[in-house]
Amino acid sequence: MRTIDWVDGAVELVDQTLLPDKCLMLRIHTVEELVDAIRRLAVRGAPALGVAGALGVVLADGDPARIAALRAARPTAVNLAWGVDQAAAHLSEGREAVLAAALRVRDDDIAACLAMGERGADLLEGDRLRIMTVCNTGGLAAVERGTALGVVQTLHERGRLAEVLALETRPLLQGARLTTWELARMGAPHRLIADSAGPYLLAKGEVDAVLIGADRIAANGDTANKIGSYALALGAERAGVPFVVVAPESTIDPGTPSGEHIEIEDRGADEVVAVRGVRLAPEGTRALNPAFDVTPHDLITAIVTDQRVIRP
Ligand SMILES: CSC[C@@H](O)[C@@H](O)C(=O)COP(=O)(O)O
Repeated sequence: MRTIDWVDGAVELVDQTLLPDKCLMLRIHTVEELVDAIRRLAVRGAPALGVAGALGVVLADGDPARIAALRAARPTAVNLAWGVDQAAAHLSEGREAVLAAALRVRDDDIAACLAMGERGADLLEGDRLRIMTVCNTGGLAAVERGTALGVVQTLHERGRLAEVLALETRPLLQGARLTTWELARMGAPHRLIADSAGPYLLAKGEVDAVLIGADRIAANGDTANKIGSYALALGAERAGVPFVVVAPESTIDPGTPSGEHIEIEDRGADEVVAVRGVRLAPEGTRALNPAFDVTPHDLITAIVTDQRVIRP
């Protein structure tokens, strides 16, 4: 199954807001519909956003306002703007050239995730690995296979995976809803943990490596990823556990010198005071909702891309 693709003149994508209860495809014909799908996380995860951005330019029919709106639909994952730019660079050559460029972004993502899976699995030492991860970095965050969860998949295929401890990933529960769904489909052993249990389980020696994805990697290696990543990096450093970022080269942003320059999306109070429409906090409670945090490069053991291993 492909999470996102171009099918019969429209963008088709898995509506991730419905998972794990239903796995339904959305057909998207306009940039406005695509921007809405991106904002409400029907499509999400940096590599998938890159493909969405590229395919969205085909739907934009060269309209600069639509292309700008698409490019800005979410600010933190650089892949969205990168994907838009890859396709938009061919606007002067006509629609077929834009479509061909967008399909290259899709195909390159499929190849990149395979390469990251192999390289990441080669890098890790040990036969029966216990992996901790946050958010969802699987096929749902890309096209076919994922980044950090792509490494997990390769480890599992090689018979080297003991277990995955998946953080639930409040507020939107990408770990609880999506990562568990993907791991179950893979047949990979896993247990779900509350986000706050992560550093404790690292300290107890229950984890051999932490694998995370990335939304933007600054030139100095500082890495923005789902909120909760930084706490795991601190816990991993203290416990002496490798902390590995897995991301395609397109997630590296040479135009951003360091983490403090990365714009962190705040998604508003509603997602924090309620879970899937059920209010938890008293009416009127104010909340902060940073969707990402930044892990400084000195807490990162290695960054595995589709082309190399970087040791920041
Ligand atoms: C391979 S996905 C890498 C990141 O995009 C992922 O870890 C993440 O933080 C996704 O956040 P989301 O808000 O669900 O788009």
